[in-house]
Amino acid sequence: MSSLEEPLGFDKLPSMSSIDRIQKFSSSACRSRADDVAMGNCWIEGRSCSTSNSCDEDYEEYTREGFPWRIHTRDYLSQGDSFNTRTLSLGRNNKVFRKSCDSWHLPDHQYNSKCNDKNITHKFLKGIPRFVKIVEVGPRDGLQNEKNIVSAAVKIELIHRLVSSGLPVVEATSFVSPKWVPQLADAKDVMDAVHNLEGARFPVLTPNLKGFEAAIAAGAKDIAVFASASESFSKSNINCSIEESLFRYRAVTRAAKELSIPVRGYVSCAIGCPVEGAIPPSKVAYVAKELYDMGCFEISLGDTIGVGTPGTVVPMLEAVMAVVPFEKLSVHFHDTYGQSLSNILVSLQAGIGTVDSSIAGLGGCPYAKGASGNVATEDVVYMLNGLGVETNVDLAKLLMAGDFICRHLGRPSGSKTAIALSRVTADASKI
Ligand SMILES: CC(C)(COP(=O)([O-])OP(=O)([O-])OC[C@H]1O[C@@H](n2cnc3c(N)ncnc32)[C@H](O)[C@@H]1OP(=O)([O-])[O-])[C@@H](O)C(=O)NCCC(=O)NCCSC(=O)C[C@@](C)(O)CC(=O)[O-]
Repeated sequence: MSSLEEPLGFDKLPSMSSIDRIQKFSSSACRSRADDVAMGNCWIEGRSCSTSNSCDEDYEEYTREGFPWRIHTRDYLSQGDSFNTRTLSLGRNNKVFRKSCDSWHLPDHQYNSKCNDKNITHKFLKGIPRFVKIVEVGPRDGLQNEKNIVSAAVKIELIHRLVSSGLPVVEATSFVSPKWVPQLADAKDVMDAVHNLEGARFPVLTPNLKGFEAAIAAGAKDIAVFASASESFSKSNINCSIEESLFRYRAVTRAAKELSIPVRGYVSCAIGCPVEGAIPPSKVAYVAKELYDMGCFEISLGDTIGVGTPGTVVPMLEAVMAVVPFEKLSVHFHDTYGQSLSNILVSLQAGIGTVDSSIAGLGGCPYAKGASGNVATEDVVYMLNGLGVETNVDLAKLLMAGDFICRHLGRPSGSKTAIALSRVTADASKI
C-alpha cells in the first residue's frame, strides 16, 4: 500500500504530502491568524480596495501576503507542472479554485470604482464577510438522533478532534431530560471532560432552569436556549407553547446573566414545520427578537426540517434582520433537500457571518419527523475556502474528525467533500 492510500483512512495522521495535497486542493491554507478570532463575535471588516490599485494588483498583493499556495497553483498551471498533469482531478479542480479565489480577492464590502457593478464577481460576492465563524453542532445536534448510544468516550474524542481542527465553537451536548433524548444522558460526563479544553467554546442546550443548573455544575461556560417559531413543534420538542418557552428562557437568561454566562438562542422551524407547514417570516422574527431582547448574544435561525430554498430563506432573513442586527445572527440548515449550501450562500450575501454545521453531515431532530442531517461542516469549509472566506479551520484535520465518527457509527460520511477528497487521494495513490 502506498502512503497515499492511507491518508483519508485517518486512523493515523496522514503523511505530510497528503495533507499538503488536501490543502492545495481545498485552499485550507486560507486560514485566519488565530488572533483574528474573537469568540463571541467573529465579524471581520472588509479590507478597503485601494483606489490607486487595479483590482488585479490588489489580488496579487493580497495573495502574496496570505495565500502563497495560490501563487504556487498559478505557477503550476502556467508551467504545466507534472503535479497537475499527473493528478488530473486535482489539476482540474485547482483551476476552478483559482478562478474563485481570483475573483474573491477583490475586497468584498468596499470595492473601488474600478471594481464596478459591471463586474459580476462584485455583484454576487460583495456582501460576503471575510471571516465566517463556524459553530460545530455535531456532538449535540449530530448525535442526538442516533439510535445506538454512542459512548461518552467517543463523544469526548470527537470533540477533541473537532477542536484541534480549529473550530472556534463546538456545541458539546444538551442538559435535557434523558427520557426525551437518551443519547445525551451522559451530558455531565462529556462536559466534565471538555469544559476546560482550550481553543474553543462549548455551549450546551438548556431547556429550563433545571438544565441550566446542571450545565453550570458540570462546568459549562456557555449555554443555548431553543425556542421555536412553530407552536406544534414547540409542543412536541419541549412540551410547552412558544410563550411558555420564552417565559422559561427569560428565567434562564436572567440566571445566566448573573454568572456572566453567554446565552445563544435558537429559533427552530424558521422556514417550515413538520406539522404546520410553511412558517411566516414574521413569526420567526417575533421569536428571534424576543430571544435577542432577553439577552441572547446570538440568534441561530434553524431550518429544522431542511425545506428552505433561497427563495424562502431570503424573505425570512429580511424579516428577522429588520428586528435583530444581522451581525447577531447565525444560520442553521438541515440538508434534507440538498439546499443547505445555496441557503448558506444567500445568507452570507445578506452579511451573516456565523454558520452552524455538523461534522460529516450528522444530525436530525428526534421531534421533527423527516428532518435529515445538518449541512456537513466539511462542505461548508470547502465552499468558504473556495470563496476565500477565512474560517481558521484546517480541512484535513476536519476530515479526520469526520472519518473518526463515521467509522464509529459504521456508515459513510454525509459530506460530499469528505467523499470526494477521499476519492482524490485514492486516485492519486494509483498514479
Ligand atoms: C424540556 C423538557 C425537559 C420538558 O419535559 P417535561 O416532561 O414537560 O418536563 P417536566 O418538567 O414535567 O419534567 C419531567 C421529567 O424530566 C425531568 N427534567 C426536566 N427538565 C430536565 C432537564 N433539563 N434535564 C434533565 N431532566 C429534566 C424532570 O425532573 C422530570 O423527571 P422525573 O420526575 O419524571 O424523573 C423535555 O421536553 C426535554 O428535555 N426536551 C428536549 C428535547 C430536545 O432536546 N430536542 C432536541 C433539540 S433540537 C432543536 O430543538 C432544534 C435545534 C436547536 O437543533 C435547531 C434546529 O435544528 O432547528
